[in-house]
Amino acid sequence: MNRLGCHDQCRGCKYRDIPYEEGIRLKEAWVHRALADHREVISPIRGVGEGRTLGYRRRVRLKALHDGSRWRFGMMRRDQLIPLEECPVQQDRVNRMLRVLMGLPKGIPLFMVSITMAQVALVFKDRHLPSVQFPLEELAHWGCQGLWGHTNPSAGVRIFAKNGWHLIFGKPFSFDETGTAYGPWSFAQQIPDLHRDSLMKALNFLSPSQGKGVADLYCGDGASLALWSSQGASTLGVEVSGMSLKMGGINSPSSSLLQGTCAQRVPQIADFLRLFPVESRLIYANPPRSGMEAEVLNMLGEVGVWRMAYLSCAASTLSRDLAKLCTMGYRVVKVIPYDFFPMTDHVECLALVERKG
Ligand SMILES: C[S@@+](CC[C@H](N)C(=O)[O-])C[C@H]1O[C@@H](n2cnc3c(N)ncnc32)[C@H](O)[C@@H]1O
Repeated sequence: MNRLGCHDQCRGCKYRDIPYEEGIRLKEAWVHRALADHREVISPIRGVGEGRTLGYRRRVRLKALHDGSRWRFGMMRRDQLIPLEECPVQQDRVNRMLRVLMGLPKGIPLFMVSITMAQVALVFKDRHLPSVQFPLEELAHWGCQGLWGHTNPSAGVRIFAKNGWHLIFGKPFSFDETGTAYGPWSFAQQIPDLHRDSLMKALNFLSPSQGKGVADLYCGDGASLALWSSQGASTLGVEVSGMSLKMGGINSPSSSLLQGTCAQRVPQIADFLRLFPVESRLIYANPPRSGMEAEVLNMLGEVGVWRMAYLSCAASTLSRDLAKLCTMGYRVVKVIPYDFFPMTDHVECLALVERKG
């Protein structure tokens, strides 16, 4: 155990042993290296301050292994499970729920535990749910509002399959502090006020309103879609996960929603954008670490949009995508880095991009 009480072998928080501000300087230096071509428009990183670096993780996906006497939950490192049921970076109620689940019976095909705020999913590498007594009261006591069993015989790198969701107890979805509906599969940023700040920066830049069209790519549960729609803009959300899109329908009922990868949906995205004059075409994109798909970038070059807000979780793929956009008639107005994962070496960046001339 180290000074924070975390597992010595855990490498999740690379900057846990240095002062917060030093970690921030390292992150800034990385962003300046990765986005060297845009150095002059990079803002100072927006962080949380020294006092809020613990207890912030409200969404975890942890591997499950039985050690002979109880279940353990954590991350794999060189075939060894690093247990994280007491991780000080995770919210207390997340850790309390994990400790309750450690008492599940041995011998069940439990593969993974996913906790997203008040929604919990147990992933079983099997076709059927095991017939066991689940600790419903204890979980509810620590804030669980919905417990799911997800049966996925091929669970591996992909944790969730399309089918095999069984609600064991409680509500099928919950609402976060902003009133956004979410389920146990949902992507959710860990620090809501910083995420909100990034959305407001995107809102001010895009300035969506009636008569304008916003295509929200990789839209997840549609929290950002709801924001653009609330300004009167026409909105299209594109997302590969059908479960997330169900939430999108609740969170932003007036939006058009398309399931599939953004690359597969390029023709429909282009058709949507062409409904509006160029100066009313807007994009919000928040892709996974792999960045935006080449087909999507090519389409943005061909069709032409007025402004784009791109929230990225990987500065290296953001750099690649911005380089391509800059050869297609766009310029980068600003890059705002965000410390969405304090003490880790992760840093997210919001890039604000507009059409040249
Ligand atoms: C970083 S998350 C952002 C989600 C959402 N913007 C939010 O803030 O909650 C990326 C999302 O992209 C989805 N996704 C991954 N690959 C995709 C693809 N090729 N096309 C469309 N969506 C994809 C994931 O399911 C996930 O919901």
